[in-house]
Amino acid sequence: MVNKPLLGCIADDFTGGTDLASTLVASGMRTLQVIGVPREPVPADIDAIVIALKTRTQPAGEAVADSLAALDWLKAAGCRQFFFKYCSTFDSTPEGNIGPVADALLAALECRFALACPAFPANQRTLYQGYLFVGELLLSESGMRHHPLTPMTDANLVRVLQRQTARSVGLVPWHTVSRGAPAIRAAFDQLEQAGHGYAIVDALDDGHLRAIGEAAAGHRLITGGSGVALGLAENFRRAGLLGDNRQAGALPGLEGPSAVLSGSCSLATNAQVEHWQRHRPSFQLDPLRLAEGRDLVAEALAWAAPLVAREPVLIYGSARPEQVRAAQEQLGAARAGELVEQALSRIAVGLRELGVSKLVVAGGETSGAVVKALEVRALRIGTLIDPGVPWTRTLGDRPLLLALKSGNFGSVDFFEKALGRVE
Ligand SMILES: Nc1ncnc2c1ncn2[C@@H]1O[C@H](COP(=O)(O)OP(=O)(O)O)[C@@H](O)[C@H]1O
Ligand SMILES: O=C(O)[C@@H](O)C(=O)COP(=O)(O)O
Repeated sequence: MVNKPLLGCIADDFTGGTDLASTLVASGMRTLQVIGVPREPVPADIDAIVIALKTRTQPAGEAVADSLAALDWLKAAGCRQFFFKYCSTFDSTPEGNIGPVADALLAALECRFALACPAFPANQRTLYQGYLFVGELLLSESGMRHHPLTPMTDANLVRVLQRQTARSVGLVPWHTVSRGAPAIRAAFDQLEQAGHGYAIVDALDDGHLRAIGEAAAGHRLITGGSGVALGLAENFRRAGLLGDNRQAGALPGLEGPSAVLSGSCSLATNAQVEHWQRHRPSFQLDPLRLAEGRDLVAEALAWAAPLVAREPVLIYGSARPEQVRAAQEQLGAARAGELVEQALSRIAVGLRELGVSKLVVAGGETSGAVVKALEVRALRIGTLIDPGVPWTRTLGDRPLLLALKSGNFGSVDFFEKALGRVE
């Protein structure tokens, strides 16, 4: 086996990183997730590296610069293929950042074409005729239309991506995808020859995603959700580059109390918060009160201190769309979001001082902020709690078990289920 990693991945947020890493682990690739471009040497004998960035909602120029720095590192590490991971709900604004980052990666790799497929059927994201569905709803009719930072109001991804790039965007529709890898490969070639820079690719089930992955074996850059990574390990195996070393994914446990921090305002997370509140203690952070200068961080920690030794606690900013709107009207979306992220980050640090060693964090931006505040540099990936969300264990001193949950993922009892697996 080679010592250089085969696949180099750049994730635009941290929950997205663990989602992708868990897919690669399950398909037999030894995968390390690092937070930002690594500053120290990474362990040898890694098949895939996921560099998790926080570029989804940065200004586009900064997102491009950070992604190119990650690409440079991955190229220098010897990776053969590169993966730009974005959200299965294509979270972005009209300015980006999916288009600008993908454009920059293509240019840096001297390529003219990449596929774009966020489908994740296990989490009910499917693509049909270029339209993204969340369950039975179009993306634009799903809870994503109310996202605090990246509201998605158009389900046609050819249109959405076209607004973000000067390269032309084509479509590989379902009837081609269902004919398997050779037909998909031929469609990619035709689109590239016709001058298209991207192909949105339909996918309704994991079989489609595996076929798309197989068709992309020769692509230098793949862009998409974690679903389209399902078939990539098999390409490396076919080429004799990867063994069949399926990882158990079991992580050594940790003693100590646990807690949940939630900054996601998605439908799924709001339901999980309500479920928790039926039987367990919780503390709410209101961005309007944070903006008035009230020290809710100290209040939350003072509230949690006597409790955590006995039972897990939830501290949350999560709110319904009307409350989020009220806060955003007064503070602006970015400031409201930042206030909650900063408060939850400081609370995470405070909880660790209280001995908490197991943390569930809900929300991609929120996870990014928390993981940065905890100065986590790398994560080992463990077993799945629900599709797209594994337990992870931080590397380095003072290890923590972290479950970074995408806002939209997980069953209604996710928080209890996650903690039940490590207690
Ligand atoms: N009550 C609130 N009002 C306004 N914004 C909020 C509130 N609670 C949380 N937020 C912000 O909403 C954003 C949610 O994004 P994120 O953490 O990525 O969740 P998701 O995974 O659901 O996208 C964060 O920036 C968070 O700080
Ligand atoms: O692809 C996905 O849906 C997730 O992996 C993801 O990117 C999560 O983002 P958030 O919803 O912001 O947590």
